[in-house]
Amino acid sequence: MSLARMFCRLNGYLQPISKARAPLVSGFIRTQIEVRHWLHTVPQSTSCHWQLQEDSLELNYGGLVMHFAYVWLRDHCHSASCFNSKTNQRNLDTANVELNIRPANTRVDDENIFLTWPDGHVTRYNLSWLAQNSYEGQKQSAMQPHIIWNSDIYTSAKVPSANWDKFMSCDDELKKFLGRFLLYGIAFVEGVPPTVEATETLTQRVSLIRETMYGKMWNFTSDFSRGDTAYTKLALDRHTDTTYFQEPCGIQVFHCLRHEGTGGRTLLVDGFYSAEKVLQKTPENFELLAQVPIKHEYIENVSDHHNHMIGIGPVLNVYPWNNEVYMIRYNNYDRAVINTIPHDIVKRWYVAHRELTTELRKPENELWIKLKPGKVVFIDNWRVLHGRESFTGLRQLCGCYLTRDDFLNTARSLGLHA
Ligand SMILES: C[N+](C)(C)CCCC[C@H](N)C(=O)O
Ligand SMILES: O=C(O)CCC(=O)C(=O)O
Ligand SMILES: [Fe+2]
Repeated sequence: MSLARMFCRLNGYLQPISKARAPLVSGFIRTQIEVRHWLHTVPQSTSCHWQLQEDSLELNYGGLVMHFAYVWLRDHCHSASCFNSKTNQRNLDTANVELNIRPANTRVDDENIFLTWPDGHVTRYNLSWLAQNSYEGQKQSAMQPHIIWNSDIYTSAKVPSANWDKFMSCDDELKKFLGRFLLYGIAFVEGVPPTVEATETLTQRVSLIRETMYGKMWNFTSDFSRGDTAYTKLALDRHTDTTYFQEPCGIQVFHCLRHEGTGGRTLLVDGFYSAEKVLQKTPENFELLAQVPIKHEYIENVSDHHNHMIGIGPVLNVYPWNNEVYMIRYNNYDRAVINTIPHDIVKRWYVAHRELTTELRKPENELWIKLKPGKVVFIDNWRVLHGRESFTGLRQLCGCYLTRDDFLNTARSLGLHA
């Protein structure tokens, strides 16, 4: 069975990438545009043309051709009766909008287009607002600009660490730190007092701690106090954490408070870099990794800890309008039984998984660091995989998970694009 057919059956709306991701504005419309006479132009503006089509307004503004469905335009009216600008919430009841609504009248000035609806209600749309909020504009830009890296790229960028004192007292230092984290998916703070308390204080400047069954702040050694390999001295291959949650934790923080022994270095790999390589080399493998739902599971029965977690989602979570990966869910230890797809697709999925794994394992993609007391690393758990070398001796690692929404909220409140 083809993947396309399978997803048609499983999930009516889901089409294979090759079709779903093809621009909705195809050559067909482009040809139309070429032969069409633009009927209306904005006075004193050469860069704006518009035309009413059957179901949508076509707008050419600053060289970008955009289409806005009339029902969308009515729904996005920001007049005082339709939108509460104090709360930034919609007042309009969308369910009352006639689905085949068309404007009765259209007028433009230098900066706006005005539509009069059949009931006489007038909506004003600022042209740059339309451009900023169009599908065509969204398609061309990244939701989150990233610098994807391998070891050389990251090392040559010489990304500075933040300093504990400044980090705690100065918003500008925090902003720079968050900016680096958004770009690279990892960021460091140095000079942190080597205690759980200081690590907690530090993280609370960035976001809220996401409490899990491991606790709020954790501070662990290789005592197998919990039923997971993390609590041993064994090496751990690259992975993201909490793949067995429906929403894996957004950020992971590590602070090594103590290590008297050998080994134990931390491995970091940019998952987005490897995913991009797969997309470039074998798009059909990227598509499989983005579409096949995979289960991850955590089953623990050690002393008083009884937990059973299940999370389901593809390895690559991708925005369908621009193919941008926003979350990678990769943990071969915690991956559970695959029974969500038929056998022929299973085989193809393993091929795709192998290609991604091969990319992730290339030595040039590995960034190895030794965590030491005072040096805290923040890791984007939706992007950067971590692992560790086996070790000897007493090693104490503290840290926590942070909620992603609140981290992004902090970043936005400081004026960052997040
Ligand atoms: C970080 N901390 C030690 C608390 C938990 C480790 C969880 C490990 C688990 N296999 C996973 O990858 O999610
Ligand atoms: O011990 C380490 O360095 C990391 C272990 C790990 O992967 C984790 O705690 O999530
Ligand atoms: Fe981990």
